[in-house]
Amino acid sequence: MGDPPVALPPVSKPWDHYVVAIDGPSGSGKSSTSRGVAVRLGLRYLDTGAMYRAMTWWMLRHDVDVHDPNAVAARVEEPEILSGTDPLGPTILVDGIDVGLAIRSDEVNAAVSPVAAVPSVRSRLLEIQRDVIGEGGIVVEGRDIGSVVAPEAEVKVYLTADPAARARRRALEEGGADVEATRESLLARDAIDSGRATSPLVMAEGAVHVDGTAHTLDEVVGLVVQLVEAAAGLRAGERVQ
Ligand SMILES: Nc1ncnc2c1ncn2[C@@H]1O[C@H](COP(=O)(O)OP(=O)(O)O)[C@@H](O)[C@H]1O
Ligand SMILES: Nc1ccn([C@H]2C[C@H](O)[C@@H](COP(=O)(O)OP(=O)(O)O)O2)c(=O)n1
Repeated sequence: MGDPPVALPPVSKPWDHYVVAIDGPSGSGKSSTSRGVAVRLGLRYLDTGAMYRAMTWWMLRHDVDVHDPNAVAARVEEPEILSGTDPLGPTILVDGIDVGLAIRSDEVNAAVSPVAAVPSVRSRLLEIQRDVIGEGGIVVEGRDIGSVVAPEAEVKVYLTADPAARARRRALEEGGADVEATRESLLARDAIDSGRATSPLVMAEGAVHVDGTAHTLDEVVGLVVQLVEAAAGLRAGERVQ
């Protein structure tokens, strides 16, 4: 008979309450990088793009004219949007319906940027995002995380990749979609996301620009993990126990 098992207290890490903000254009690798970083560091994960997509899905389903900002604004308080933050299985529910797949449709792709440009959509989702972030311990990805949602984030990354690489990766992910059409859809969204008046896509003050074009996903995840460790004052290769 050995000693009875002892419940060890959870090991605390310097980044347990950090916010890691990852912003960048469509298809630059934000979701995959953020999830990888969150898994490696034991953090939660929030995909704010999925929330804008969920809002858009709801508007389309309720026959709201998504190109009329007043029509969108009139219904903005209605959907209940709930994000699950496990990086190994993030979820998104709208009024209790799992819309994880539905929010990736061409219809939502085409409508999400105009919906995301409506100021009251942004303020409603900002409130939910800040609620989820709470005391931190989370990797959050989107377009305005380092600039607006969490300007106090301990680590801010502006992740980019060449449009050609982004289109190729996204088309592959969508099961061999047309690369040129995918590129046009990405660039059209980039133009609206960067040009809107409220919280446009910008590189936040204090952000580190990471260009992932010539790097594997593992390399980009490793780089961001190093930035977090550096923010915690650890030297490369040093480990916390
Ligand atoms: N550094 C990388 N090298 C190769 N493919 C990548 C890299 N980063 C992401 N990808 C792939 O590119 C596609 C788009 O990435 P994703 O994380 O969804 O981007 P975003 O969230 O910025 O739209 C995914 O299929 C992903 O696996
Ligand atoms: N913080 C955010 C996140 C996304 N958005 C908008 C702009 C984007 O075109 C849509 C969809 O974002 P999403 O990150 O899912 O897009 P991609 O996966 O990069 O193609 O939402 C935003 O305005 N602010």
